[in-house]
Amino acid sequence: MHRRFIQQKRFQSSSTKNLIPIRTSLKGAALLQQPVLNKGSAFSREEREVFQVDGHIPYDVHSLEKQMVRAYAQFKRQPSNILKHAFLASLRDQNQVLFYALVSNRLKEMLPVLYTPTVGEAVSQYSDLFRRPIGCFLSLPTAHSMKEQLQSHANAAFRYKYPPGMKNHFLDQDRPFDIVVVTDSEGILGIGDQGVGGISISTSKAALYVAGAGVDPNRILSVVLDVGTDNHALFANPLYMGYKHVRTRGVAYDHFVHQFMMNIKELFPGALVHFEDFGLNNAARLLETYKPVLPCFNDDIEGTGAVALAATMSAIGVTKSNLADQRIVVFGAGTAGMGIANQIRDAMVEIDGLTLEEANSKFWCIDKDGLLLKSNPKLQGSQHDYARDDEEVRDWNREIQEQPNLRLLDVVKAVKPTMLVGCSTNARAFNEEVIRTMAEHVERPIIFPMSNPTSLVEVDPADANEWTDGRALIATGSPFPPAKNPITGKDYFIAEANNALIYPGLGLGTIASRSSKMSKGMILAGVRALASVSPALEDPDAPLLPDLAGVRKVSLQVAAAVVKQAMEEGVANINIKKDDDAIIEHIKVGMWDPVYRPLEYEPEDSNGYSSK
Ligand SMILES: NC(=O)C1=CN([C@@H]2O[C@H](COP(=O)(O)OP(=O)(O)OC[C@H]3O[C@@H](n4cnc5c(N)ncnc54)[C@H](O)[C@@H]3O)[C@@H](O)[C@H]2O)C=CC1
Ligand SMILES: CC(=O)C(=O)O
Ligand SMILES: [Mg+2]
Repeated sequence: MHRRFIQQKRFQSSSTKNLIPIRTSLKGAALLQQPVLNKGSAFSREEREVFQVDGHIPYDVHSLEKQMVRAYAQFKRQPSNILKHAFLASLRDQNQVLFYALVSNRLKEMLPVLYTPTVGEAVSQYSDLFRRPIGCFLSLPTAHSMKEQLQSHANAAFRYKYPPGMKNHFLDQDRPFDIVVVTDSEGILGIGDQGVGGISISTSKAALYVAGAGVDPNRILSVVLDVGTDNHALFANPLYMGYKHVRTRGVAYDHFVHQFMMNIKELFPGALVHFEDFGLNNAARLLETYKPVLPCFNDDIEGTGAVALAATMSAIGVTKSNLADQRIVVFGAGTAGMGIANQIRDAMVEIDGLTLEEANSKFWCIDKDGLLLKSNPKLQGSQHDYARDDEEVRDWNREIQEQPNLRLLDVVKAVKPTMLVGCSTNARAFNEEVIRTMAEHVERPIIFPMSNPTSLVEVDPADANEWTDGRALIATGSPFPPAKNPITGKDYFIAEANNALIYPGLGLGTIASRSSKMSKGMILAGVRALASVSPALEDPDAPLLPDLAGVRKVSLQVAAAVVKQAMEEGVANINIKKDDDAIIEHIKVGMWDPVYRPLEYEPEDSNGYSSK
């Protein structure tokens, strides 16, 4: 049947794009089982007839809004967050538009379920809760066919074909994916090696690109590189679904990752690779290796650094000081901790004109073995930049005199930091004595306990607020309820300094500019854009960052700043005016919205669905 029941509208602006029909040859049960196209009860009368859906669903036609009411009620009836998470995963697997419409409309409530902290549980219980696979599972024993496996995902990917009038659209029609979110699952949040379950962190991060920045869900590939696991609990679980082998390391690991990166470069040229939750020994090393090779970004290093810098810029706006005035203690000198230090350090150089050495000297970094010192033979990567001279600490008091290493409290006493950042996974390490000592020396202590999930936070913001008499400027990695100011009785809203507030916009800006890389300058431009919308700019008692629930609005600003910077640096590959309005419109046109688009029947369609 060739009946066209919706006239195709010319693609003219961001508001008309949702009317462009999708063409498909799928019918009946096959159509209902395709989550990209399935509308469930929202298939119109005409669509039901044309696509032979009648008989497969109950008679009444429901709007997307009505479907959302039903889905939300079902969501609410799930007795725990992990079951709510599983419900959302099923919904995503049944009806992509309904899933994203629901999540986008109730982002505040859905984020802690879809993302941190619940995603930690979803990852660790992946094999027990498994229903249907979402994403791409690349396992070491089947590496010989990795290219075919990736190609098979590309073949199955849904592709929009836009009308010819859309010259400046940023999507590359010949490339199936714009963003590849990949984890090797060794350092999931703060819960470590999770084997194949890490796929859920990739799919959650991918979902936030969609809900948080309007990236087309059909143009993101979520990947887990399964190279085995050193997590003994997973080995003990007979239901574990991954490669049951000790984690592969060394040359074999590097070879596998290289094969993956080269396949991405060849099959999806120009796509942005988003590294997520790689282990400490690989994260920075891989980023450095592949930055010059293809557009890539490490969320835990660069995304976390970016959101922490934005929160810092906002905090120093309140304290009326400069970045260069800060004395910063970073507790947990791993992937995120060093990413944050590097980002703030580079901004001290760029914004305040310090030399690199001067900027490095503003940091005291502490890891498992205490304050990082130059004499420590175990220093690695960026830790070398921040290690202190042994001479400097020779006369410092130690709580335990015979203990050679300087602990957090020793450092706080000696350094009198203005800022304390936690990325240690060491729950409650910022205890009352540490916080009170810090607060003795600074008027507005800046305290960022950023470890996730919630259970691992270095200090509960309510405690930090109480112990500083409400003077602390706080930002956390996971969501927390407001803390009561013990003096004024007013609620202090806690900023969520999670990389999810900025990576969607950074990614959107990079793909919208069709950039050959995500440069330091592009990231800093995104940070400035985020900092410029901080509520604390207007009111010093307001949170340091905008609410994560407003991330979609933030993402547009961040992406626009990124595109502009990419154009200035000459790495963009688009032909539009370098004017704010033109850039915003360019980005909006390419953003995906969770709305049902009309369907048209196309019998000759070979892969089941396509769009014009
Ligand atoms: N808020 C956010 O956006 C983000 C938060 N994070 C969180 O930061 C934490 C760390 O993540 P990564 O840096 O990726 O892990 P990582 O494993 O690379 O780094 C953790 C570091 O903390 C150190 N550490 C462990 N126990 C310690 C202790 N008792 N005292 C001092 N240092 C200790 C480890 O030796 C390691 O160097 C996790 O909880 C993660 O969820 C990570 C990325 C983004
Ligand atoms: C937020 C994030 O990326 C992490 O905790 O690893
Ligand atoms: Mg992460």
